[in-house]
Parts: sequence; C-alpha cells; structure tokens
Amino acid sequence: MAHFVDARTRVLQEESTKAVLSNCSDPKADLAAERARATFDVGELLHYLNGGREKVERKAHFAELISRTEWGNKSERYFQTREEQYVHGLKVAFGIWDFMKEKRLGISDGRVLRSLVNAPGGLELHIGMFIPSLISHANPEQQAKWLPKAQSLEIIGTYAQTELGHGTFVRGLETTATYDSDRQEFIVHSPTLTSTKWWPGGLGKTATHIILMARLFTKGKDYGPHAFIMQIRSLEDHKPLTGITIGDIGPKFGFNGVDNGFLRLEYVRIPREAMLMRFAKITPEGDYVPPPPANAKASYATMMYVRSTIVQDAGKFLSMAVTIATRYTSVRRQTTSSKGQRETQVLDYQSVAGSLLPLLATAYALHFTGKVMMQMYTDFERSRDRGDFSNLPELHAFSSGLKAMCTTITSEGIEKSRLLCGGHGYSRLSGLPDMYTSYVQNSTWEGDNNVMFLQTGRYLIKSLLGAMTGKTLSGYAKYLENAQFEMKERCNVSTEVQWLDPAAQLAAFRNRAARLCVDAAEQLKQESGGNPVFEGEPWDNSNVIVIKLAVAHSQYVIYKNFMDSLQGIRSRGELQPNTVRALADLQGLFGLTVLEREVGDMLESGYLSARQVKLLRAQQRALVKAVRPNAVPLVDAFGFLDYELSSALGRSDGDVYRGLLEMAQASPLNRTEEGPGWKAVLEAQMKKPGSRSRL
Ligand SMILES: CCCCCCCCCCCCCCCCCCCCCC(=O)SCCNC(=O)CCNC(=O)[C@H](O)C(C)(C)COP(=O)(O)OP(=O)(O)OC[C@H]1O[C@@H](n2cnc3c(N)ncnc32)[C@H](O)[C@@H]1OP(=O)(O)O
Ligand SMILES: Cc1cc2nc3c(=O)[nH]c(=O)nc-3n(C[C@H](O)[C@H](O)[C@H](O)COP(=O)(O)OP(=O)(O)OC[C@H]3O[C@@H](n4cnc5c(N)ncnc54)[C@H](O)[C@@H]3O)c2cc1C
Repeated sequence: MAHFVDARTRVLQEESTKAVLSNCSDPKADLAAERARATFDVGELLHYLNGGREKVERKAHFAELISRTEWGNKSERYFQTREEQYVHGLKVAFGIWDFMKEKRLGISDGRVLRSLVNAPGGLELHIGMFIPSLISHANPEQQAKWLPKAQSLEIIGTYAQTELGHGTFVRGLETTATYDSDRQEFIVHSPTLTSTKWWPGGLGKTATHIILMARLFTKGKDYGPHAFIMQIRSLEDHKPLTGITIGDIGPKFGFNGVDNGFLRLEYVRIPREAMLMRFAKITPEGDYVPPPPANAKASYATMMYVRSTIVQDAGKFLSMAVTIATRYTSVRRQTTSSKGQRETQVLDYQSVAGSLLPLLATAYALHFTGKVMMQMYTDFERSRDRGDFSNLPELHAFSSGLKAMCTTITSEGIEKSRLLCGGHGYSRLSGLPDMYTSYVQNSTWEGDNNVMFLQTGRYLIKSLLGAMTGKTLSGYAKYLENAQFEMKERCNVSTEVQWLDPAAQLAAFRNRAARLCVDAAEQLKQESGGNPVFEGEPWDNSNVIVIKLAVAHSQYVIYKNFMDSLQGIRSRGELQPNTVRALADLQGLFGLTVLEREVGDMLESGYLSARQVKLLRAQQRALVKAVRPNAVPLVDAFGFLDYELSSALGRSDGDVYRGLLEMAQASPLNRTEEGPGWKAVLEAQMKKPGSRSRL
C-alpha cells in the first residue's frame, strides 16, 4: 500500500537530500568512466579470448534462451534448501541435455551451457568421469554395449573409487573383486567398514551404474585396483539391487546440489565382462593378462583427464571472481580526504589494487596455461590411440603439478576477491561465497594438492638424476640438464626497467626451480643414506622441500606458457599492438608478483641481491599502476554475462546497490511482512505476561 507523505515532511527533507546527493556515488557512471579509460580495443580481446565473435554471440543467445526456462531461472538460486538444490541440479542437467538434443548441439556448446547455468548436480560424474572411463578403459565390445545407453541417459553412472579409509592411496583400496572361474563371475565385496565407498558424486540418490575401482583377486593372487562396470539400482523403481546399500553422505562445505554417496557391497556377483578390458584382461579360466609395461598406469587415465580439465577451468573461475571484485571495487567509494570531495573508489587504494590487479594478471596467466594443458592431453590421447604411451610420464607430472598449483591459486584468489569486496562480499548475493565453497574442493578431489605436488617433484628429481648421468631430457623439465650451471648463475638485472624483460623474469623462475631441485635431490640422498629412495621414511622426511620444488616448477611452467603464448600472438600478428601491450603488462605483473613473493629462496641461494629485490618491488608497483586504467576493460574482455555471474556486485552496468536490494526481495524470510518467526516464536515470548521485567 502506498504510504502518504505530507508536504511539510517533504520540504524538511529536501535540503538534507540535496546535501547527500552532492557527493553520493553514481556507480553506473563510475563504471562507464572506467570503460572510457581503456587503452586497447576490448572487443578484439573479448573475441580472441573466447574463440571469436561468433562464439561470443552464440553464448549470449544461449543465455537469453535458457534464462527464460524454468530450469535456467536463477532467481531462487541463493535461497534453496539442500533438497531443492539437489532436485534443481537434476532438472538443470536434463534441461541442458534436452536443449542440446533439440538444437543438435555438440559437447563444446554443452560446456558453455553448463557453465552459464552453473548448478552442479547429480549428473556431474556421469559426464565428467563415468563416460570418460568407458571411453578410456573399455574395449570396443564394452563400449558398443555401454556408451549408447550412457549417452542417451538410459543409465546414469558415477566413478566409485574413494573409500572411507582410502582416497589418496589408490593401491590401498579394500573393496575386492574375486574371480570365480567356475561361474565366470566376479564377486564384489566390501570386507571392512573402511572399504565402504564414500564421496562419489551422484552415487547417493541418482546413479544407476558405477565404475567400481576394486582390487582384483584371481587364483588367490592380488593384482591391485582395476575398473569394473556394474549396476547398483533397479531401472524400474530406482531401488538398490540385492546386496547393495547406498545413501547420501550428508551436507558438505559446498557443492550441495550434488548427492555424494556411500556404498556397501555384500557378495554381489557380476559377470566377467564387467571388468573393463581395454588394457588389462582376465581370461575365462581366470588367468590375468597385464597391460603392456608402458601403460601400467593406464587404469589411472581417467584421473589424468579430469586433472587436465580442472587445470583448464581454473582460470575461468578465477576470472569470474576477479570480474566481480574489479567491477565492484571500481564503483564502491569509501572515505574522502577532504570535505566536499567525492569519496575514493576503493580500487584506487594501493592495498586494494596491489592485491586485486595481480589476481587479474594471474587469471590471464591461467587462461593460457589451461589451453596448453588441454592441448597436451589431446596430443596424449592421439598417441595413446596409436599404442604410443611414451609421453604419459610427462603428462602425469605436468597435470599433477598444474592441477595442484592452479587450484591453489584459484581457491585463494576467490577468497581474496571476496575479502576485497568488504561486507557485501560476505553476502551470498555477491556470488563469491558460493563460488568459493563449491570451487575449493578442487584442491582435494582428483588427488589432494600436496600429494599431486609430490608426484611432480618425484618426476623432476628423477629427471635431474637422469640428466646427471647423461640422459637427454624433454619438455618442461629440459632446463634441469643445466642444473649444475644454474647453481653458479647470478641475476644480472641492474635497473628497475630491466625487470620488465621477460627473459630476466623467466631466468629467475628457472633458476629458483633448478636450485630447489638440486637441494631436494641432495636432501633425499641424505635421508636415504646414499642412493635416493622414493618411498618410506626418506621420502616422507623430504616432503616439504619436494613440494616446494614442485610449486617452483609449476610457477615456472605457468609463466613460460604466458610468455610463449604472448610471443606467439605477437609473431602471428593476431592482436593489435595496444592490446598486446596491455597483455604484456599483465605478463610482467604476474611474473614479478610471484617472484616478489618468493624472493626469500633467491636471496638465500645468492641468485638475487637485496638491491635487485628492491628494484623488483619498485617495478612490480609500477606495473600495478600501469594496469589500473585497464582494469575494468580487461575483466570485460573475459566476456562473462550477468546471467552467468549471478552477482549483485559484478553487474556489468555497475548498478550494485539496486542489484542487492532487488535480489534480496526473493529471500523466503520476506514472504510475509512479519516474518516466519513472529507467530512461531516471537509473539508468544514478547507478549508473555511478565516479559517486560528485566533480567
Ligand atoms: C550437466 C549436463 C551437461 C552436458 C554437457 C556436456 C558438457 C561436458 C562438460 C564436462 C563436464 C566435466 C565435469 C567435471 C566433473 C568432474 C568431477 C571430478 C570429481 C572428482 C572425483 C574424484 O575425486 S575421483 C577420485 C580421485 N582420486 C584420486 O585422484 C586419488 C589420488 N591418488 C593417485 O592418483 C595415486 O594413488 C597416486 C598418488 C598417483 C600414487 O599412485 P601409486 O601409489 O600407484 O604410484 P606411486 O606414487 O608409487 O608411483 C609409481 C609410478 O607411477 C607413476 N604414476 C602414478 N600415477 C600415474 C598416472 N596417473 N599416470 C602415469 N603415471 C603415474 C608415478 O609417477 C611413478 O612413476 P615412477 O616409478 O617412474 O617414478
Ligand atoms: C566434493 C568431493 C567430491 C568427490 N568426488 C569423488 C568421486 O566422485 N569419486 C571418488 O572416487 N572420490 C571422490 N572424492 C574423493 C577424493 O578424490 C579424495 O577425497 C581425495 O583424493 C583425497 O583423498 P583423502 O580424502 O583420502 O585424503 P587423505 O589422503 O586422507 O589426505 C589427508 C591428508 O594427508 C595428506 N597425505 C595423504 N597421503 C599422503 C602421502 N602419501 N604423502 C604426503 N601426504 C599425504 C594429504 O595431503 C592431506 O593433507 C571426492 C571428494 C570431495 C571432497
């Protein structure tokens, strides 16, 4: 009902309103002014990063269409209960599926749609691991039987590997698959409490089938973990099959639209053909045929695929967080130095810009590394299909370290972005809390980050030891051939501006990694009392330095990818000079920010002098300033749509306060004026006789 305000009240208020308006913020104008400062053509970069104008327009068209569907409507997004989230997540998955079928779209469009709606649900593992496992582990007959059913959603699968007792140590899995040659069947069983499968996404209430990772026993011998396909629920009434107990594992830190589940198996029989037999096989008589030695780790291939996609996506999530924080801190004004002056845009505070703009640069760095990672995985698949597994060790080392590095950077980056948004960053309506709680599991799943770093460190130390005996190295570890030379190297930068040279930055990254590799190998030798031992106590006692080495190597790789990508862009003339210049500033800012954080190692090793560190810091600060005018244009170039970000603070028009007020209206607490607590609790207590007497 309209509220009547009399004339006297209005007149009295008029003066104070005028005073407030004179320096009140105008967020839309602020954002427009930021865009006017661009030193490069935003459209050009937008199209370059997103694969061309046509793809950008296609995404906007999809967003327009799906935002009008029931499953694509995001207005209730932040107010759903867990059950609502779960059911909604399923509707989204099926909605996308049908949309793709109706419009005859391929997987790359599917990725775009999934990213636009951004509502992970019970089908994540079906798409992310069940189907990929069939493709990489099943033989042609098995693929012919299962893939059509999986691809038409006749069955829904997940990947059941982790158990209550073991996640990291895959060889320690306790679920058994014991071959019975009389009936040509496997008996799958959970022999202990700790063998209960725990965590698989979609297992709780959605999946009808699983890829089961279990220890294969035949003729009394244990052959370690292998992959099997089996049905767990009836296709008629969705109830668990005999001998199978399944359920949801309860609420989690985030990602609650997904029904991560538990599973117990009690002497369940599955046919011999349930074992995925592309590489290892079992004969009807129960003889085990191992995979060729070169692909002994072939059963781990799905994990490597997923790690590669995680690396590919890390940059996208960081870019989303940075887009929200950059737009918001450009329109957020706080504190004025003198009366009558407009308050300062918070992005102009050195403390804010100094944290946020390096994150913006990092988001670009991760974008380029994501591309390199996927290219490397695709190359591996091609050679694997020809029977050539020679690049598997490098792919494993590269994807493990980058998975750990990129997810650490992005997890921390989302949280830093949230903090930079002050109080409004704590509101779910900013989009940042949900982004954090549903992203941060990337540091744990698909291999805990420290464990993944250790895999990379192991590979690097072995490479170094090989090089010392004359072995030629290839790929990103090639620099270790010169490790002895690097031990004597000193940085030759003598002016601030020399730090802008990518070669100087790359040399520092490389030198730090090479020296750490030598140190780590030395420590491992000492712990081993001679020849390095890559397991047990000597290895465990060297974990800290090995992880440090893997971090340094991954940082070197990310920087090198950024540098090489930019060189490629330059030499192919793909972007105009102004755009390349803006990217070069980001490359420098990324490089110097990481080096600045790690100077301790380089001072300790003697590679850098205290004076060179001072010069480095000064140049890093100068680059923060250089990037500042392009901050909003550079996040605009990522091309996120408002629909995609679902953030009151990240709105592309800058109208953040209206955004907060409008989005808050959907809160279920606002359904009635008095609120749900009035009748249920407040009224009875507040009107209780004697309630006015004090405590
Ligand atoms: C919506 C509809 C839309 C439709 C549209 C469609 C759009 C499409 C959109 C797409 C949607 C996507 C959705 C995504 C969702 C994804 C969700 C992901 C969820 C994540 C799930 C998980 O979380 S699932 C479980 C993962 N669980 C692990 O990740 C365990 C880690 N644990 C280990 O991985 C091993 O345990 C560990 C440590 C290596 C030790 O393994 P180990 O003990 O056997 O080995 P050792 O350490 O002894 O090493 C012995 C030698 O093996 C070498 N080696 C080791 N591994 C190797 C390997 N992989 N390859 C080669 N070599 C390897 C090593 O380098 C040594 O080599 P060397 O001897 O020469 O030095
Ligand atoms: C949201 C989510 C979804 C998941 N989805 C699935 C799924 O679909 N399917 C599935 O099978 N699994 C799934 N997982 C399980 C996931 O893969 C494991 O949690 C992960 O691999 C880590 O294993 P863990 O939990 O046993 O940790 P642990 O190995 O117990 O780690 C605990 C700590 O010990 C350290 N540590 C462990 N081993 C070593 C070592 N050898 N050297 C040094 N340090 C070590 C780790 O660094 C960590 O700090 C999911 C997990 C999460 C959180």
